[in-house]
Amino acid sequence: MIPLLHDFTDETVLVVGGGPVGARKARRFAREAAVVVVSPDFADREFGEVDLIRAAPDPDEVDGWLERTDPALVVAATDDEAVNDALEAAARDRGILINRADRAGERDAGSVVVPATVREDPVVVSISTGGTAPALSKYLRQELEETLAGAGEMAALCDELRSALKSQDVAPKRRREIVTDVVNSPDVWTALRSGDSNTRQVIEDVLGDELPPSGGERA
Ligand SMILES: C[C@@]1(CC(=O)O)C2=NC(=C\c3[nH]c(c(CCC(=O)O)c3CC(=O)O)Cc3[nH]c(c(CC(=O)O)c3CCC(=O)O)/C=C3\N/C(=C\2)[C@@H](CCC(=O)O)[C@]3(C)CC(=O)O)/[C@H]1CCC(=O)O
Ligand SMILES: NC(=O)c1ccc[n+]([C@@H]2O[C@H](COP(=O)([O-])OP(=O)(O)OC[C@H]3O[C@@H](n4cnc5c(N)ncnc54)[C@H](O)[C@@H]3O)[C@@H](O)[C@H]2O)c1
Repeated sequence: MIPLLHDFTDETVLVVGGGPVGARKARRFAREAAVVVVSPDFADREFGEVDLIRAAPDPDEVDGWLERTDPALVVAATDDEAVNDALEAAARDRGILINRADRAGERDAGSVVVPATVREDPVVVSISTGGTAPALSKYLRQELEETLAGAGEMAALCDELRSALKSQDVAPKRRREIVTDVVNSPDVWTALRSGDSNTRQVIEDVLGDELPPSGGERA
């Protein structure tokens, strides 16, 4: 399986099943999508800003929910295998992505896995164990949270630096060298992680007199 990124902005995600797993998936997608959770009961968990709908569709009723909510992704998170089977079949027929929380291993096209995710916006890292050990995915996610500290600020810094270098017509090869040096600089990481650094100041500290005067061309 190969990870891809999907933008759920302005999309709906339908989560069926309101247990702890449904709650976790709802929270995850609510950061970006409009989430509808359908379940006869809801666990005492945080679901995020979502629509909770009390209903327990039978297998022959699930297609109607897909038709009404028109989701980009369906999460089958009930403890009823027949309902999860029916959700998968209906999603496949409609060409909608399906995530089955009760299955690991090989998948048909359109059946997707939700990986553990570390966010340092705009940086995102996903972890999967091929379904063999979700608890390990969670453990590694927690470990990586520390490693990635400051990565979001580093991305913002590189973005600003690239724009500055481009606007001053620094040659592409030299731009690449400078940005690579910055990303590899322990001093820059330390400055970003200390939290009290100002991006402009970091760029100046790192580049010293490297940045050419405005409009200057460098080889
Ligand atoms: C990463 C994470 C993302 C998320 O869900 O948000 C996620 N599971 C998480 C936690 C977790 N899941 C389970 C435990 C108990 C300990 C254990 O069994 O290990 C814990 C730990 C806990 O709860 O503490 C049990 C479990 N999970 C699946 C089954 C079904 C099966 O195996 O058949 C069963 C057995 C149920 C049973 O026994 O009845 C299936 C899937 N779980 C996946 C993802 C996909 C594969 C990811 C991968 O490749 O690693 C996959 C295939 C489908 C999917 O859900 O997309 C999230 C961590 C979030 C975080 O970062 O905190
Ligand atoms: N992917 C994962 O990370 C993971 C982790 C643990 C368990 N699981 C699997 O996911 C399933 C859900 O886990 P859980 O701990 O939240 O289970 P749970 O039993 O606590 O919750 C299941 C929810 O589904 C609801 N439900 C039952 N029938 C329904 C229907 N017809 N329509 C809508 N909702 C219905 C129940 O009322 C309940 O709220 C489990 O059966 C297990 O197989 C997956």
